[in-house]
Parts: sequence; structure tokens; C-alpha cells
Amino acid sequence: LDNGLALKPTMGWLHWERFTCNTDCDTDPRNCISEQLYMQMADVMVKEGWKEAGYEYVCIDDCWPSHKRDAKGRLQADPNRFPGGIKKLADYIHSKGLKLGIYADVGKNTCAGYPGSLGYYETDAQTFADWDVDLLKFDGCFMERTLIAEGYMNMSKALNKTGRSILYSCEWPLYEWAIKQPNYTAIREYCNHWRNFNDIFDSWSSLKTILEWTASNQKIIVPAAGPGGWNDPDMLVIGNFGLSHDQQQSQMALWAIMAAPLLMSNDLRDICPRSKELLQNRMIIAINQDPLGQQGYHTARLMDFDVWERPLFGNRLAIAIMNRQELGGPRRFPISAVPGWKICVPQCNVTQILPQYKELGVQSHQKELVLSVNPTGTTLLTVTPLSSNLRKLHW
Ligand SMILES: OC[C@@H]1[C@H](O)[C@H](O)[C@@H](O)CN1C(=S)Nc1ccc(F)cc1
Repeated sequence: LDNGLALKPTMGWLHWERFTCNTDCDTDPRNCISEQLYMQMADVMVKEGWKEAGYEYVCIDDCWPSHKRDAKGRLQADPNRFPGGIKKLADYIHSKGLKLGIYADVGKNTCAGYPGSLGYYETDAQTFADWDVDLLKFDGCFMERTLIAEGYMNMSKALNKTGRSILYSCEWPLYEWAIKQPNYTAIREYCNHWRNFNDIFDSWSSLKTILEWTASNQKIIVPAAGPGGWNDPDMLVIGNFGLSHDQQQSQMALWAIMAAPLLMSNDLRDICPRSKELLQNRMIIAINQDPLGQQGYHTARLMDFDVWERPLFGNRLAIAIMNRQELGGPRRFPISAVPGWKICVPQCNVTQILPQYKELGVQSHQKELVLSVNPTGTTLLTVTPLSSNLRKLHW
């Protein structure tokens, strides 16, 4: 969407995967969906270097509203859980130099059964603008499948009509795939990023299904990605419970290769140091935010390894090698088996970023550089050709 926003993939925090629809503030005040959750996350994001690393949007997901619209037909926050209201929360978030995201639904109800926006697109867009909201995540539940596209387009126009810059995060293709192959030219025209596939869960198997779907459909979705519009493989679940450290490194590496929005869903008030270090790794964030804005591809599967590559600004290349085996120990992979390695003629400078930082120095096409990759882990490299006669990469 050409609204001047999301020129690089959106970075921030989104409540859903970690906090879901927990509305029980009587027994669980620390984790329920309430204004204090976002205020506390904002405080931590400033205090603990998250904002500095680039994480900017603090996003509310489902379950924030009252079940009733107000007398003027406007959405309103649950008065017990958001006593100050959304505008005041936005002011607080802005006072921290951060931005506020909110959530609504194209259909009759949200997925969790709160009021949907069908029939109220202009009212809701104007309400969000009046509250100084900076991002809208627009879900696709309870909507006639054949009317999904029209609904997403109408909300895009409604947001534009408010005159406020509001980043528009869509789930349009996810719901449309059920009936037809979505038209990604249209989606890119109306949305700043878009969910294509099922919700992420806190598990390695969930991550694998998302990567599998992305690789299988890359010819359709990857060309649509670029500054202002991105494919959204869903939230980062790094720092929660279900992924080993190697698997957390795999998600961070692949989200960088896929030019995915980096929307963390975890508890920043209580996160282990290794996960925090991984999420704030400047070299991986730089790959995700690369100015060329080209999403990477799955380029090879061999010996039970997956290879993903992303062209970077300045003729550099990011390479991720994932060991799919869930048995045994680290396995060795010859970099010469990476399709993009052919740019290293006659030589390249190689930097390993994961599993730990290591300058591998000048490598030549001949000299056999072999990498070690942990089971379900990923080795992430950047490669800089040292010659001027660069051959274009062809996929
Ligand atoms: O209710 C909101 C929640 C989150 O916003 C996700 O990111 C959205 O993709 C939708 N969503 C959920 S749980 N959607 C949903 C997921 C599975 C299901 F059987 C019915 C609804």
C-alpha cells in the first residue's frame, strides 16, 4: 500500500500468541488484556533496548473491546480493563516514542466474538484516527468468503479517508485462499502487510508448517513483497516455551530471509537473556530491514538440509542453512552446494552470524568451506563477492 508506511518490514510487539484472550483481570491482573499490559511492555521496550533495536509498534490484538458499541455506534474499549480508554493509552505509548496498534475484523464479529466492523468501516476507521492509533490489524473472521476482498479494500479506503497515517495489516489472503488463489497485485495495492497462512503456535511443528507453505507458494507470493507491502508469516514466538534455542535461532534467521514483519509475541518483562540477545541481534535485524527490500527464496533441499537465500543491497547475499534432521548431532554442509555460492567467483568474504558470530574471511570458489548445523538449527551467513564482474543471481 503506497501510504508511505512499512517501507521496511514492521517491527514491534503484538499480544496475541502469548496473551491470547485472557480477560480475567480479577485473578490474573498481570497477564490479562488490559491497558497496563501495553504500558508495561512500552516501558520495558524503552528501558531494555528494544526500541533502540528498531521495535516500534506496541499492538493490541483481539478481546480489547466492550461487547457493545456506544450510543453513536462506535467501538469502545472494555471499561474495566481499559479504564483510561484507547486515546489515553495511545498518548502514553507516544510519550515513550513508540506507536500503538489496534485490532478489528472485516466481518460481523472478531474471531473471539467481539463486535466486528462490517457495516461500520468508516465509523471504526474514524474512531481509530480520533484515538491517534498508528496501526490496524484487520482480521477476517465471520465474513462471507466472496465478500472478503471488497471488505478489505473498503477498510483501506476508509482509513485513507481519515487523513491519518495508519499502517494497515491484513489477513485478506489467509481467508481468501479457502475459495480462490488471491490476487496479490490487489492485496499489495491496499495493504502494508498480509497474513497468508494459519496462526503460529509456540512449537517447532507450527514453524515447520509455515516454512513449508511459504516455500511451496513462493513463486506466487514472493514477487508481491517489497517496500510498503510484505508477506506476513505471523508473530515471532522467540522467548516463550515451545522452541529450543536452536529453533529460536531458526525462526529469527528465516524471518530475516523472508523480509517478514518482526512482531514479537512474548513477555518482555520476563524473557531469558539468550532470547533477548537473539531478538536484538543487529546483524540479523539488518538483513530483515535490508534497503533492497527483496524477500528471499527457498533455493535448495538436499541431504535433509533446507537452503534459503536473500539478495541484499550492495550485491551481498544472505544464506540460511537449516538442518531438518531431528536426530543425532550437528551435521556438516558444504557451502558449494548453495546455489547462490556461484557469485563467489573468484572470491568472497564470508561472515557467519548464527549460531554464533564468526568472521570466516576470504573464501574462494575452489577452497571447500564446510559449515556445521545443529538439528532443527540454522546457520546464517552473509557473503560479499570481492570481484567487480558480478554475475546476476537468477531464480
Ligand atoms: O482472535 C484473534 C486471533 C489472532 O488475531 C490471529 O492472529 C488471527 O489470525 C485470528 N485469531 C484467531 S484465534 N483465529 C482463529 C484461529 C483458529 C480458529 F479455529 C478460529 C479463529
